[in-house]
Amino acid sequence: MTQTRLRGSAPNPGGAMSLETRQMTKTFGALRALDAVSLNVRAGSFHALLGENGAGKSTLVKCIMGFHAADSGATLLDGAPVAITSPRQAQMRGIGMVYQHFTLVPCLTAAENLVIARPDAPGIIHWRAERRRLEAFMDRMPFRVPLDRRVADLSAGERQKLEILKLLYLDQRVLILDEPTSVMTPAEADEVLHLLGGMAHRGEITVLMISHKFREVKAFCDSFTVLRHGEVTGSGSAHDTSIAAMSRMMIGETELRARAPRLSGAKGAAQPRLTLDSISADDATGRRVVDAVTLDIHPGEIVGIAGVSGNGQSALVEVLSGQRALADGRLLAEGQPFAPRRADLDRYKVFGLPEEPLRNAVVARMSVAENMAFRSFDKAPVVGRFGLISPARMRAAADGLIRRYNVQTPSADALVETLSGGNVQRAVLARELSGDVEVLIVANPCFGLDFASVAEIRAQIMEQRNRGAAVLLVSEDLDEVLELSDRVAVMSAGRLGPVVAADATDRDQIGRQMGGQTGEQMGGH
Ligand SMILES: Nc1ncnc2c1ncn2[C@@H]1O[C@H](COP(=O)(O)OP(=O)(O)OP(=O)(O)O)[C@@H](O)[C@H]1O
Repeated sequence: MTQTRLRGSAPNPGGAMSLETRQMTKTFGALRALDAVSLNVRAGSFHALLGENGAGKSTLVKCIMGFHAADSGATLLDGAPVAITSPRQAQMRGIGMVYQHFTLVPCLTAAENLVIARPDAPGIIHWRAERRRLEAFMDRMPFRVPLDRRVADLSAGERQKLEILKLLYLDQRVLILDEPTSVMTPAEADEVLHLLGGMAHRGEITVLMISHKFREVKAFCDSFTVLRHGEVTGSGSAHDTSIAAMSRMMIGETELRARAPRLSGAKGAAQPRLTLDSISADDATGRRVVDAVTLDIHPGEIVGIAGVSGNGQSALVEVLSGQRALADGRLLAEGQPFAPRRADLDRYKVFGLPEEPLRNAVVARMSVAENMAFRSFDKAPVVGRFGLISPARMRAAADGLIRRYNVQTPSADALVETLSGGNVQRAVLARELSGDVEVLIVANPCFGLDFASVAEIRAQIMEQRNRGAAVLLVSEDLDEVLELSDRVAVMSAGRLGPVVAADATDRDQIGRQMGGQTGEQMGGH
């Protein structure tokens, strides 16, 4: 009871703690994912953990949280070694983590989610008293989330804020955040990071954040550590270290691939390669999530759709990839009726990268080679003369793609689920971009990728456009939409705003529309 009262009264009564790892090593079979990693996060600091895809960042924080048992090495809190063998023990020690996937219960309200997360949640909840405690907690918090709203009805950014609030409500004193801003609008991201930084500097919490965004690291973090191939390659002050120096620590002296130039497109006169003619789609409850969207995409252009996640973009991509039924309207490819099934996808050479590829684009328990063959397993060269699939040829094709797209995997036979998030993404892109592509539909193609891969993937998308493919790019990353697109529109509450030339608009205008303002001021169609 006393504990419950404490929770409702002062934030993190114990205050910030320092977090260290000493010589932490973790192997997965022959792979050394962490090699004697020593990390030092001062109490009350905001520390960034950087590194390319597969560098070992998630493995390190999972060892700290007790998800993985390290082979050797130690974790220290406030200088004292602690043995943490499960996330629950980490929580009891005051270390909480916000994962890339959500851990909230969608059908419960924000308030209910906070209360049930408490390890001392009472069997019978006295809602009036709980409610007062929650209100008092919220009043002290730097950002708010509507307590009575069901999590399912919160925006992705609000859900992420609630995940962070949950840790603060549980009095966690060290917060580990895995790319926390990827689902937030730029304004939300700045707000949350600024406020967490404030709490850290007042000595209330310590923050360790995995990030791929240099802008955030420079603007909000005090210090950083870089991992490369499982080893620490550098650390220091985020203010005093240049982005160039940080990137050298991340990728070595290798030169970054140059950005593919934008060649002049063939849009305009040509017939659209893909037409969305007033298409609508509903969610499982019958709610309209895509509402009369009309759009033409021409050969040689990238049309970018920006928007905060949860505004119908994923449903739109699902319709185009045949994963969701069309409720109304029609699709045309090269002016002909088009049904997004395998025959038409092949006929019109439509390829794509959906969101969350680990869930939507691969079979996690199949090998990299098998996953890479999904689009070609019934065609030459994978199928030989007698119509039989040749595992050797499938493997050879996969080996080629692995090399070309620099997919880090122990071999083509490794199960996809053992690859780091960024490398799953690369494997899917390798499969989808390697053929003859006429229409390319990509959703958040660089989500979770390190910056070298981001440059690479964006260059590949641009190359497809330059070759004459019609590209639909759906992305929550506004900078990405503006960098790549020829024309852009914002999707909000299932509707598509005006489609305008990318060079006739800017980050602020689109950002305002994403935040729910009308598109009138953007002008044009
Ligand atoms: N459960 C596992 N079994 C086998 N290998 C694994 C497992 N988890 C991670 N790995 C491997 O360990 C290495 C480090 O992966 P980790 O997920 O820590 O990288 P990361 O830096 O978090 O990458 P990303 O930015 O892509 O998420 C990778 O080569 C990955 O394939």
